[in-house]
Amino acid sequence: MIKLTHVSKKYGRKKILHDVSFTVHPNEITCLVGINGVGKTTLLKMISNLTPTTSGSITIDQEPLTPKRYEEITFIPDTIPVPPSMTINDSIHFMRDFYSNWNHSRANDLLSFLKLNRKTKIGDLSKGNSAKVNLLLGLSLDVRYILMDEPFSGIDIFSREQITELFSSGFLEDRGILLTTHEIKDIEHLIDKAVLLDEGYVLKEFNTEDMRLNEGKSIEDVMREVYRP
Ligand SMILES: Nc1ncnc2c1ncn2[C@@H]1O[C@H](COP(=O)(O)OP(=O)(O)OP(=O)(O)O)[C@@H](O)[C@H]1O
Repeated sequence: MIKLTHVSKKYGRKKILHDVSFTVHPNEITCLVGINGVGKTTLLKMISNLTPTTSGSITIDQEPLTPKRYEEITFIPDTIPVPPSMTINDSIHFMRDFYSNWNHSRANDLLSFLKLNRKTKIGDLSKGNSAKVNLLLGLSLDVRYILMDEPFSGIDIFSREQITELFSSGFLEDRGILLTTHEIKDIEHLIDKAVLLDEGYVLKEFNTEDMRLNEGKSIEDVMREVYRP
């Protein structure tokens, strides 16, 4: 389990996150919800050690996040971190050479599942296919936790459907997923836990199934209640 306890973040003098606490469990999909600029990406970056925490603690299985333990987490950003001149095949081989926890057979399975052509140059990919390659590269690492920043951002309905299918496939099995999305409707049925943020604070954290069963509310229903004045 990844646990954030009283985490705060400042950029310079500007305080972005205040006293944020929540947990991310293995075998669950946790979704960070909030309007633009609320600090969702910053939270993912802090968990992946891409930006320092100002105060508070982040632990994995009750232990501090040391460089060794960071190998259990991967961060999939909302843009593809591969040079445009590379082909998909080049990027796969680059990752294979660079990461000892690269799972090459999973990468090949994902390539087929996502119907990608390994000869396509990264620079020639559509936005939807670019998002799929990004997911392929992240999901082919044998890590326990995967952080995804806006995996559905700006992509067409067919790519969204394919990525949604990926979420309910075996490729995510046994992993803990923390993602941010503005497209809640597409994956509402797959989300186990929602964490609602506003102005740098956690407004509400809830198990989506309990919410449906006990109060008959979807994530969107709760969002309307919480965010509407
Ligand atoms: N490196 C940085 N230096 C200074 N301010 C930053 C930096 N990165 C982000 N910010 C600011 O921190 C705030 C939170 O940004 P962040 O990208 O985490 O929000 P977000 O919730 O992910 O937004 P979006 O939904 O648009 O992706 C914003 O006001 C942003 O301008």
